[in-house]
Amino acid sequence: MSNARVDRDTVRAQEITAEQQYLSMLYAKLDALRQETTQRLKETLRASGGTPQARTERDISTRMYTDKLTQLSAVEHGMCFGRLDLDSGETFHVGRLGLFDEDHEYEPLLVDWRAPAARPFYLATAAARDGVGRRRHLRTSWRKVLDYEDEVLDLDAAEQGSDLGLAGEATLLARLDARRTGQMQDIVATIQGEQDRIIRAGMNGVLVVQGGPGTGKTAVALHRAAYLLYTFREQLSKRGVLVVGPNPTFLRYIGQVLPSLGETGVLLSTAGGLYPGITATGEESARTAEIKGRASMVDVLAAAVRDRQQVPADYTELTFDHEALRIDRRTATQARTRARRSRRPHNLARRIFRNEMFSALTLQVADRLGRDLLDRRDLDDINRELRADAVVSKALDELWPEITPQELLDDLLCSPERLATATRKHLDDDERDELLRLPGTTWTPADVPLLDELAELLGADDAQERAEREHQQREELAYAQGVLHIMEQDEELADEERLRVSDVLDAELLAERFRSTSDLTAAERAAEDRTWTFGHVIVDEAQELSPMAWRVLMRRCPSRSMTLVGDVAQTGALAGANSWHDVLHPYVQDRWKLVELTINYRTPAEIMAIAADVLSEMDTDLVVPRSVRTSGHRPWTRRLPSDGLATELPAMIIDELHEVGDGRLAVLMPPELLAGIGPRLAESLPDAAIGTRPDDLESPCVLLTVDQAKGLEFDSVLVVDPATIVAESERGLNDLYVALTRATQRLGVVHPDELPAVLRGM
Ligand SMILES: Nc1ncnc2c1ncn2[C@@H]1O[C@H](COP(=O)(O)OP(=O)(O)OP(=O)(O)O)[C@@H](O)[C@H]1O
Repeated sequence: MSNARVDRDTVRAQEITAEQQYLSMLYAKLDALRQETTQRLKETLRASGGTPQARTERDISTRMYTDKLTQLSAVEHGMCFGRLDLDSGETFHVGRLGLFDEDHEYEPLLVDWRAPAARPFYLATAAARDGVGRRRHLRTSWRKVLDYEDEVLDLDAAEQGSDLGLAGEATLLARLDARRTGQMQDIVATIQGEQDRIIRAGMNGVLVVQGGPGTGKTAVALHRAAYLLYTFREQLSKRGVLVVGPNPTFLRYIGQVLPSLGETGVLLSTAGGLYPGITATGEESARTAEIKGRASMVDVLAAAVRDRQQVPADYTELTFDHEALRIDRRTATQARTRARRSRRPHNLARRIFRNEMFSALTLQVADRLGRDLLDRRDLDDINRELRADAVVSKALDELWPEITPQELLDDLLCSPERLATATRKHLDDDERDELLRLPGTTWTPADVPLLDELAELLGADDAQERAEREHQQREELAYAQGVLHIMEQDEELADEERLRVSDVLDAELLAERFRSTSDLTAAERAAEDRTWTFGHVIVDEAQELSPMAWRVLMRRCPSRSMTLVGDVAQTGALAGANSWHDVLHPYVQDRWKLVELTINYRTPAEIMAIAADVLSEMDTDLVVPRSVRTSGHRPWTRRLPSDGLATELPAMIIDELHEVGDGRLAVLMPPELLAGIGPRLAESLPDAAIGTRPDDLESPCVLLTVDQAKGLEFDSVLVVDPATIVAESERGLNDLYVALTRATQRLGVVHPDELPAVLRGM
């Protein structure tokens, strides 16, 4: 061995030892913090009794310490992953949380990756060093330092680097080459410059992140959530952050990323999961979902609501107090016009309709009795009796019923007549037939935006609930005033000169604080409240949402503080987006910002070359993202007759499983084929699962449709029957593009028919 080599090895060993000492010191600090927090939590939980205020304070402390402990456990793995050496001679370590030295004026021992000081770790390049001389990436396993990678940021070093300008290239490539587990991992140690700029972009306004497959859009979206919560915690902890994903399997796939970054207060949901009390697990054809997603459904639903505001053809006669009583068309029409003119939602305007009708019916009864003989009190009595009469009430209910969104939508979709009336101007007969269904059918994800829209159009007559809430608020205010009074008396005795409590806190504010100290987080409260508005909304696979789903999300975010990530070349849903402009113009006109991600971290160059042909076949200006690596595996094709798929695929799958070792394999196929051969395949292969449940992703082999695989990735992918995937939908090429780009290492295509022309290059 040469002397130079020996010297290098010695220096490396010394550096590792020094880093290990530092890391051990940090973990000792972490352990001490954990112990202290556990102790405080125990003390809080042990305390009992006391005033309502003391109890509230205890609840707050319990939550605070519990959150802190969760955060401290989440950072255990990979707590410190980098170091920056500045030109000034200063050195600091970067990690998943901030740690300080209380004994030395709170000197930072570890800088949180989200803090401004950590930014150069992600952004400094040889060309723009920002005072950084060297960046070090630490490779650790649990509490042990295994190795490190140094980048010396001078121009000579830059010339040797790759043309993609990657930071910490060796560490990054090691991460990207690792086997997949069925759960997404955070990327905090290797965030790249173009990603960092998006993660740390300001919070106001709508930011669209367009990027091809594997460019890290999902990763960026989740790290941005963590960054925003860190930077704008005060603002966001009250209203919460919503992250929307395309389906429950995807949510499960990304579910661990935020907790691993120490954030637990984010609501993860599908757009179909945003209506409390509704579980939308029903299935329907892509075309039915497309029709339900059209913007014109707003008018259809408004017409369906108007259809529930009837007047008699001529008159209805009923008996009241042994005499005939008439509800005639003219009176009912007048009452209906007044109610509609109020512009209130149906269930609230109903009260106006009824008031009008009861007044008219009161006069009818009074006329019969002789109106001249009656005074105001008599008329009030008649009005009251009419209101208490079940027959009269029922007759009015038939004209203008109180109705829930669920009842109205079920009635509408199950009745050819109602559907015909509401959709007359908007749908043709075929489209109407697509919507018809049997009563009580399980709700589908595309029904949810319709229910949400109806909830707005119908409103809830919550007068009683509101009165109760106001009563409770008055009590809280009175209590807070009492608290202030007592505190003030104490202060007056203590020190006349001091600033008084009431100078900085008034009773209403104090009452508000008591209210906001319910032991639920904003995310938990938001999940139960349809009308909750979020501080920030992040939408992943945003290209998939229908115009109706966008209305739901925009209602949840009136501030329009949003991050939308997606790829219009991957749109699979028929009601999904072709352009970001079309999606956003109705809400913010041109006031949105587009940023692009251009580097593909997932799909190796060999596979991207195939996918590029598919992309260029689509009518799009989008460019193929550049892969950061090659895998050394050539994608392959194999022809199998249709009737041989069920019998021959198992052997192929077993071979492929052998290749991926402890990694993950996905077999992607058209929905009908999956329904046909999926169960037999799963039965004959103990390692395979049909991806119906979210945790099926963790099995070594999972059988999925392309739609289900959206946003996911696997070490190896077999695409079965690409011709049907292309032919099956107007967006068939997009689906094929998605299918081909799911693999991190290996790709095989199995085709019963001729290969589609776009794949002939394989
Ligand atoms: N800076 C990075 N460091 C390490 N891994 C990264 C980085 N950026 C992205 N990745 C990895 O690349 C893979 C693809 O990322 P991600 O799923 O976020 O891409 P995407 O743009 O959402 O893809 P798609 O559009 O296909 O859903 C993931 O495994 C992710 O962890």
